[in-house]
Amino acid sequence: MEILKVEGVNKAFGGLKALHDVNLSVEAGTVHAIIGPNGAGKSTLLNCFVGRLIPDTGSVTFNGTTSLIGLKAHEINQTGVSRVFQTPEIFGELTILENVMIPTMARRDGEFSLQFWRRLDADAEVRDKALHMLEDLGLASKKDIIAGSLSRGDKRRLELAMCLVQDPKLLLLDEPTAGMSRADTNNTIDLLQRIGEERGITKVVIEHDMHVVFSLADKISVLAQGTVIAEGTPQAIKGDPRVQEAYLGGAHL
Ligand SMILES: Nc1ncnc2c1ncn2[C@@H]1O[C@H](COP(=O)(O)OP(=O)(O)OP(=O)(O)O)[C@@H](O)[C@H]1O
Repeated sequence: MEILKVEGVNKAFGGLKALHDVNLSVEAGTVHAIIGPNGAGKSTLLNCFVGRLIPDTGSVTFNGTTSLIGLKAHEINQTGVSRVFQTPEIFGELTILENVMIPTMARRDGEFSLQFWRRLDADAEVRDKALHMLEDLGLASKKDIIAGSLSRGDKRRLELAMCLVQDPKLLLLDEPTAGMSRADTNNTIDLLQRIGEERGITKVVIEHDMHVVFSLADKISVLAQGTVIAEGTPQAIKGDPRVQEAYLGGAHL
């Protein structure tokens, strides 16, 4: 079954066509990677899935019937689509636990409002769920640390916890291992594989690191200059001459 369907999406910034007639079909339960050279339109496309950008034309449909076009970011989130950003979007002044309690409460109550903040600490149900998530991601021992002081790898892990606690059906990951050491990258690959298996979450991953892409992806779509130039299994993509050409005019993947 298709969980995300993108049809005929176009997006221009002034005279620059960032996306040109993009079609994409993401099967439920799979990892679908979107790769392509710098400036290919990957982030623009992801932004069209989460309400940050509205395509000029075309449709983005979630779970068969829900159009994501025109919905606000929090409404898209409520339908079950979560996004982990390239630069972690966390509350740097708050503890790890507080950071995870906020989306936990937002998920339960609809939209998080700061007026609920005062009773957040006393909310045992929210606290327990957030703690459980931190345990699952190996962050429980750091729960009282101020998030702004975490390492880059832990910040990304925290942001992942903040997404997962909302029980998404579709998780969008924008370069989940950018700036990580090889060891942290491999830990993240393991973690994402485990999450996929245990929770059955479909994932769309934008990634430059081909080790990550080929470790995780079931299917790959290659964007170049705003157009999908190739699509298929990692094996098929690896040997596709159009893809080799798009990357630095013929470098080998
Ligand atoms: N808000 C914007 N205003 C104007 N141009 C933009 C805007 N956002 C993106 N672009 C342009 O659209 C094109 C696609 O950019 P996008 O960030 O989607 O590429 P990308 O594939 O994600 O690149 P990278 O791998 O470097 O992150 C680029 O030429 C970029 O300069």
